[in-house]
Amino acid sequence: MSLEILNENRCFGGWLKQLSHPSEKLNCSMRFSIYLPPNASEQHKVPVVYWLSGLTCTDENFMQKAGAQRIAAELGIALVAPDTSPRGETVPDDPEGAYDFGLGAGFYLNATEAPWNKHYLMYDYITEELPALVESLFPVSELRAISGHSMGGHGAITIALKNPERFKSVTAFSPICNPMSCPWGEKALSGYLGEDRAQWTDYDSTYLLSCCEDQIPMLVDQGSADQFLAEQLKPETLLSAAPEGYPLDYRLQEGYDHSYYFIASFIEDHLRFHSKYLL
Ligand SMILES: N[C@@H](CCC(=O)N[C@@H](CSC=O)C(=O)NCC(=O)O)C(=O)O
Repeated sequence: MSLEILNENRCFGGWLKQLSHPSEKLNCSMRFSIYLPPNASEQHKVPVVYWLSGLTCTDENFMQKAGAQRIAAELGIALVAPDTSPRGETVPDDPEGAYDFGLGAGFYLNATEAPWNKHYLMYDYITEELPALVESLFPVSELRAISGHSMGGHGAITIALKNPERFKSVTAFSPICNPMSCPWGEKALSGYLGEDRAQWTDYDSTYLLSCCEDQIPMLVDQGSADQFLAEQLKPETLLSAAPEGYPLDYRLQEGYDHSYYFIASFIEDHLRFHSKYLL
């Protein structure tokens, strides 16, 4: 296992690169994609938005479907998209091969239950190992923001709320807001963390927001025609948990569904939102 550049493409004057690297935290080889805007150089390190994708995704979905590079190039912001779980022959998967647990469904937490706890430490990977690697390899500064979709929206909000010193702002599309009380979340949290629900609160955006001490600027977009809205996403729980005066801008977007067409429609707003706190 060694660091390898898998792909490099010129894009809006900057560069889109896909890399694989050995991950100490995850105990396997991992891939991530990075977009570097045209103004990134050793003399000018640029701020960065980390993007966390949803169930079934890899590092590629966002870079190929969201159409974020043009505005990132204009703003001078790097984009980093990691994979959604550890990968490889030795990494355990859902026993039935379901899409909502195991490979492609790491839920951005640190698993405590065997056999998951050998590889599924995505929280540590996203908060520590990946930023350190990115900042050592590329002209990217320590000014970071975080964003994500669905399972990745859950990841972005929980990580931001727990690490306000590491991330300046957070945005999410269709986040899983209360994983402690929805089918996707209950399956993932019981599988990775065990049946003691007290351990689950550490990865529940609604719970974390209800008792947070710091304020981190937050933008959430949700489509009204999202097929997962009522059963899995439950944005009303997040809204009711927000302390009085919390800087949360929630927008219900009429007629939009759960797809990347929705993300592509509003990603510019999200990057401009982050730019207010990064630039
Ligand atoms: N296969 C499943 C749902 C899979 C799905 O919709 N994945 C979303 C994220 S859902 C929450 O984390 C996604 O982003 N898919 C990749 C894409 O490029 O669209 C089903 O059919 O129900």
